[in-house]
Amino acid sequence: MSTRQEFIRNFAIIAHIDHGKSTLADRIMEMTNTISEREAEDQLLDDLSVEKAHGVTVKSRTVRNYFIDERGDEYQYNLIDTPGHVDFNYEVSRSLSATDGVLLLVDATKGVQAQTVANYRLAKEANLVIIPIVNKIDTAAAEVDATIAQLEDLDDAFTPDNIIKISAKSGLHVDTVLTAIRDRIPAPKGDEHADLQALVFDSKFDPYKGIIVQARIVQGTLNSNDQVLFMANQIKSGIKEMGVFAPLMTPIKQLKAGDVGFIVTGIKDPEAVKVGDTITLAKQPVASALPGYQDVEPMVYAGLYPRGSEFKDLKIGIEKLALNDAAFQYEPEQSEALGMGFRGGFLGIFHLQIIRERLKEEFGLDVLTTMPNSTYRVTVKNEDEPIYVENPTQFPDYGQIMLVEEPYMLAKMTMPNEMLNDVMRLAEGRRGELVDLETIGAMLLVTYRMPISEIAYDFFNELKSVSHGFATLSTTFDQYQPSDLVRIDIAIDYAKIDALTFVVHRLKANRMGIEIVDKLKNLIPRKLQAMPVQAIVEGRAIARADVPPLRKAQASGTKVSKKQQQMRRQGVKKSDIELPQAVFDAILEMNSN
Ligand SMILES: Nc1nc2c(ncn2[C@@H]2O[C@H](COP(=O)(O)OP(=O)(O)OP(=O)(O)O)[C@@H](O)[C@H]2O)c(=O)[nH]1
Repeated sequence: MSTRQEFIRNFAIIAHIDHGKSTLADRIMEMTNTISEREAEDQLLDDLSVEKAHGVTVKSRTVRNYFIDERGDEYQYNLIDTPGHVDFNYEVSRSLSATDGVLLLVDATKGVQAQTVANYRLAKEANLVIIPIVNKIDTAAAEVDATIAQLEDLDDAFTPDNIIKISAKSGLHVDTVLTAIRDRIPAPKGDEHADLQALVFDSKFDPYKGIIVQARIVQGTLNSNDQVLFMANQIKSGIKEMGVFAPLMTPIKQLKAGDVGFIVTGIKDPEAVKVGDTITLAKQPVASALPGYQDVEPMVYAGLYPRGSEFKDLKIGIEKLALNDAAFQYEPEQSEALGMGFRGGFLGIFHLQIIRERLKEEFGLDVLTTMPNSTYRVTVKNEDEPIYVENPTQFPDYGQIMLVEEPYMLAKMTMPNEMLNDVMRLAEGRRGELVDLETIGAMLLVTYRMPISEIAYDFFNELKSVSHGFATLSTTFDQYQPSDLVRIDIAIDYAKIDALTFVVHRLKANRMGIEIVDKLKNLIPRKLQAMPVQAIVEGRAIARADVPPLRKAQASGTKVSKKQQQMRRQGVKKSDIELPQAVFDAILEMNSN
């Protein structure tokens, strides 16, 4: 049942978070009879359980639909759902490479927002056809004309005539969207007789089937009895299963240029298959691989340690999860206080939270996560090349440091005029420098250059709060800039606790040192004797508080001797303090202010 290329359309829906992508996707699947109305209620596309919990799309996925038009022609519509949260921009650009056009959806009650602009730019850069759509026109709060005016501002090619006004919820005018997909988005090109070149744009690990990749056939034809070659690692494999999501996995014998589908290879090693890789035929490989994807750079790092489970179980879970999330990076690390674990690299704090929840939901693993940090670029004495520090414990001693730099982002924020002052105050309080101020219709678009460390924690939530939910944010990496950062070590009972070391701007060090010892004194499990908690910067204790003893009566006489103190200071004695997750949560909370 293969469709001629001219009847295929590959497209994605892009939008700001909550503007209605999943609802529109459901409506399209329902109107093309891919799913029933009842199934649509369950929002099939948002099927990852963390997505349900947060009500957002984290992973992109593909569904094949068949649309029969008024002439009776049947079209194959391959729809790719994309995530909307700032942390997942990367997933968006990846799924776009499997498409020839996008539906740009804007909520008429909110108007054009930061992710609308960011996603629009990604689609533009990829030279895709963009169909502008105004959604939620059924609601009383809809400002349809104002939203159309904003879209016209965004792109000269958008006009009141070609902007489609819909209600994804009720289905009003979604039929116009279906015909616009046919008329405006080009059919895929690519010679089905050429040597096979298929782009892997997603992969996941299934406990029963092994690795499942999603690929777009760029040129050539793939039959389910072919031997394939994954070009990056030169791995050959047979095909155990091949097919399309319609929306459930449906087997198919042949995929041709222009098609998107899934392939189950039986390969179990998560390292073997990479997103961005090119698949070709083992017996007749294509001369060159597709350009693939640039590696994404993590924005924040945090330690992940097993809690109530074994290190090796965590290792297995992390490897499998990473396969399904190319932006998540990890390497093993060892902490004196926490034992064997991993240093994870994430796109932002929300991404970290999602990984933590997915490890729990999908692999039953409880992980302890340490305080997140960004990368620091440090030039030390007598070395020409700077070093990149991803773990605060490796931040060099102050005596060695010549220059410290940290990564800065460009943060683009949209908001109504009257909120500008509050947003500027917030950004400037986070070491932001104003770069640009533009208007899009009645909206303002301000751009600040800010350190990642100031954005990564809960800048997004703060922004929402000062703007009463109106402001929106999108971020891109800018450059490394010099920064006066210092390392804060925490010592409990005179023993430094490596897992609690963190790096902050010098101006914040005193306040944070004082706050942290104050919090820790209540969170550290008590012992028979009182224990001092100290925050140490550049060899000097800047704050101290005491963890009270278990019971007052027993405290007397169990004071730490001068000798013991000295041993600990010299690092002879290691700490045996248990660190509950609450300790790390408290530091994270504090760091975000
Ligand atoms: N009134 C009205 N509500 C809508 C319409 N479309 C979507 N919604 C509602 O808007 C909310 C967000 O819709 P979703 O489809 O989950 O949004 P999304 O863009 O997929 O969100 P993410 O997956 O988080 O990026 C839901 O409560 C929908 O019911 C519409 O046309 N009219």
